[in-house]
This record gives sequence, structure tokens and C-alpha cells, in this order.
Amino acid sequence: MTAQLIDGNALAAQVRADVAHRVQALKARGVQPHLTVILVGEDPASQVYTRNKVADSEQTGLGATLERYPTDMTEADLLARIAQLNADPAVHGILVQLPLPRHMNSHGVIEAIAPEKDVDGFHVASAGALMVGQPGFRPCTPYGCMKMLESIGMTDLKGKHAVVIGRSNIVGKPMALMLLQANATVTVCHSGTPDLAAQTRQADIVVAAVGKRNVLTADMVKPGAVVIDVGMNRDDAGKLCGDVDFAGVKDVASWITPVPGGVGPMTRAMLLVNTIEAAERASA
Ligand SMILES: Nc1nc2c(c(=O)[nH]1)N[C@@H](CN(C=O)c1ccc(C(=O)N[C@@H](CCC(=O)O)C(=O)O)cc1)CN2
Repeated sequence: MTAQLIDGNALAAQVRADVAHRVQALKARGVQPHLTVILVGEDPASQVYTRNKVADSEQTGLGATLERYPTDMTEADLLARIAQLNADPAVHGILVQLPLPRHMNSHGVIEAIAPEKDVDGFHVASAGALMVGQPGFRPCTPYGCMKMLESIGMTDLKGKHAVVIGRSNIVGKPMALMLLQANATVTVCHSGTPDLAAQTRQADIVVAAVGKRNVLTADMVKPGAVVIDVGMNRDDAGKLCGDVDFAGVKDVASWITPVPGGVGPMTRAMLLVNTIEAAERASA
């Protein structure tokens, strides 16, 4: 079997087109939706990601501002700026790019963002809403993974066993909750799981979100399973790769997401969805 690719770039383009229509509808009502992205420090990857977020936003007609601050910015100054943005009715979404410099408490900074502007979906209010199945912003990466499953007809996951590898607050845990909400039977595995392969071999859907190459190899995958690769790593040649041994697993799975061109573009696209949603709610 050779797996079919779930093309994140193509799906993200569809999502952006839909967002662009929603932006036009809001603009027709005199509302200019706006996202403010905050970058503290000089991390090269974060500089690329934040520039891309602004470019994606502008492509759909969303207004976007990138605010850059030096690494030695104080946490108090960052919190004060967030408070101003919270109070600004022209700003609908606020995103603080992670990681923050080590002297800052990321949790405290995220909690300072008004929940109604938390377009990253990282605030505890957003996490709580997801937990109890209430409307709220969903973290963009797992939200994008769910859209990818939907794109191949996997909407109701009743009877499906999903295994999530990784338990981070921004991917693994919300991913498990979203799969559960779609009626999957969900197992969450992590560094303390004794026999990972025994778990993944049972899975109809595997989501790998560890941040380590070759966490999932062909022998760990049930034939015909759907494999979603959230990882973003570098191989020995410096080439971008995921957590999944793509070359091996593609011969066992039925569907697989590539890296690059899979979950990454969908993460960016779902940020736009959350931002237009924030603007629509604010102007309802
Ligand atoms: N505040 C946030 N910080 C971070 C998040 C986040 O969702 N919110 N996620 C990651 C980084 N990230 C977005 O910020 C992100 C990284 C990469 C991609 C992406 O499109 N990757 C491409 C490849 C890019 C390359 O060539 O380097 C792909 O997979 O095709 C999207 C989003 C940490 N911080």
C-alpha cells in the first residue's frame, strides 16, 4: 500500500479563500478585522513564522500588525502592552509568539490576553471551553489536524481508535480532546508509556506530536491507518522533517501528512479562522 497525501498547502488555500469571503462580509458592515502579533526577541524561526502570519492575514484581507520587541523587554512592559491591546476595540486577535525569552513566564503572559482575543486558543478559558465542549478558540495546530481528517471524510470518528503521541498543552492534550469530541476512542501516549508500539499498532489514527525524529516507524503502524505528523525537526542533512519516518510509514498507512506541507500550513490557516471568528463575535 502507498498512502495518499493529505496536502496541507492545498487545504490551507481553501481555508484562506473561505476566510477571505468572511473578511469581505465584515468589511461590508464597516468592520476591519485585525490581528496583532507580538514577537519578543530575535529567534530566527519565530521571525519567519510571525512574518508569515502577517503575510497570510494580509492575503485574506485581514489587517495585521507585527510588533517586535527586544529580548530584554521586561515582562511588566509586555503585560502593559497586552492590556492596551485588550482594551483596543480595533484589535480582534492578539498572539504572542512562543517561545518567549527565558526570563518571562509564558503562562502568565498568555493568561493576560483577553479570552475573547485569544486567537491562539492557549488561554485557560479557551482550554476550559474545549474541555467542556463549549464554543471558544481552538489551538491552531490540533484544529488544523481535525480539518485534515475532515478533508478525507473522517468527520464522525465513532468506532475509531486514535493514538496521540505527546501531551503538550498546545498540541497533544487539545488534540486528544478534539478527537474525543468527534467520538473517537482516544489513547494519549508520552515519554512514560512503556510500549509505545503496542499502542500505536492498535490505532486507526495516529497523531505524532513529540518533536523528535522517527518516533513512529512503519513497524508501529497498523496497515491502512491514517497518520498525522505534527513534528518539525531537522534531519542530519539539515532538511526539515517530522516525527514520522515518512519513507517507511507511507507504505503502510492509507493517508499521511507530509512535512513540510502538512500540518504547518494548516496551523497558519486556522489562526486566520480564529481571527475572523473573533472579529465576527466582537461585531455581532
Ligand atoms: N504563539 C504561537 N507560537 C508558536 C506556535 C503557535 O501556534 N502559536 N506554533 C509553533 C510555530 N508555528 C507557529 O507559530 C509554526 C511553525 C511552522 C509552520 C509551517 O508552516 N511550517 C512549514 C515549514 C516551514 C519551514 O520551511 O521552516 C511546513 O510545515 O510546511 C507553521 C506554524 C511554535 N510557536
